Amino acid sequence: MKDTKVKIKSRHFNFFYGENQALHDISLEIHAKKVTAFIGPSGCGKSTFLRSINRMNDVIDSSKVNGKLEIDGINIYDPLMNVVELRKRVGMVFQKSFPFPKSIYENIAYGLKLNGGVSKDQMDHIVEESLRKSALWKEVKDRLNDSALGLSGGQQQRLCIARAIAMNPEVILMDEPCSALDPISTKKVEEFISEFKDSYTIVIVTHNMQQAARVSDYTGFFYMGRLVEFDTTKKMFHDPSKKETEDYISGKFG
Ligand SMILES: Nc1ncnc2c1ncn2[C@@H]1O[C@H](COP(=O)(O)OP(=O)(O)OP(=O)(O)O)[C@@H](O)[C@H]1O
Repeated sequence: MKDTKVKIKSRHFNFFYGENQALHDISLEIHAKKVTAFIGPSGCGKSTFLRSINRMNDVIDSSKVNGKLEIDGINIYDPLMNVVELRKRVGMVFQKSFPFPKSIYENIAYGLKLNGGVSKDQMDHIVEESLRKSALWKEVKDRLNDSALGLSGGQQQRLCIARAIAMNPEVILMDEPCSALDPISTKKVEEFISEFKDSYTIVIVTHNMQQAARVSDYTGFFYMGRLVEFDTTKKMFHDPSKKETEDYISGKFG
């Protein structure tokens, strides 16, 4: 697994909310078309790091970064970086799904329409493909014009996955995507990850150790704003190098 291409690379990356430094000196490499999980106790900076990858934290006025965060060798914090383009390449699925108060179809077509240049036939095709990939097609194919808000929580989350993949992203960031879901909906999201991991670079934050072990190829353990250990998931769960990792994975704290 060591030979795969590096998609995302951070070097001495620091992140501040005002005076509060949430990330300290994060250096890691995320492999292309692999699944990387971030684990660690609450408040240790996992989501902050995840949101840094598509500059979602930019909206927070007092936030500040230094160090490097590169995608395909380009520093995404370069002042010349086009953040709108970046977010097309790096999609995101949140803990709580927020469909737009529009139809199921429109939820997926919305971003594509903003981009322009997509015919109705192409749009129909992309909507169907995205819903098939997120395993929602069979459930909604006869009611694409109904409001997305009428879907169950699990269906809404899969709709948000479909919305993200419709933009054909290279990277998908998932911030605790299953924490509000029942076991069956969780399984469907995990199946999406397993089935399509060859198509995307997926980075997932999860509090669920079993989930990290099941779905990811690599795992990073964060603690108090620092990356304690990063390795293959196999190594992290069976033979971690650091005592803190072992203690956390075995449930001794957190
Ligand atoms: N918008 C914000 N403004 C100020 N501080 C924030 C903000 N978001 C997070 N923080 C702080 O940054 C630190 C890291 O938070 P972060 O949400 O990244 O941790 P986390 O590991 O993802 O936690 P959890 O597992 O509970 O989601 C915490 O001290 C948190 O209070």
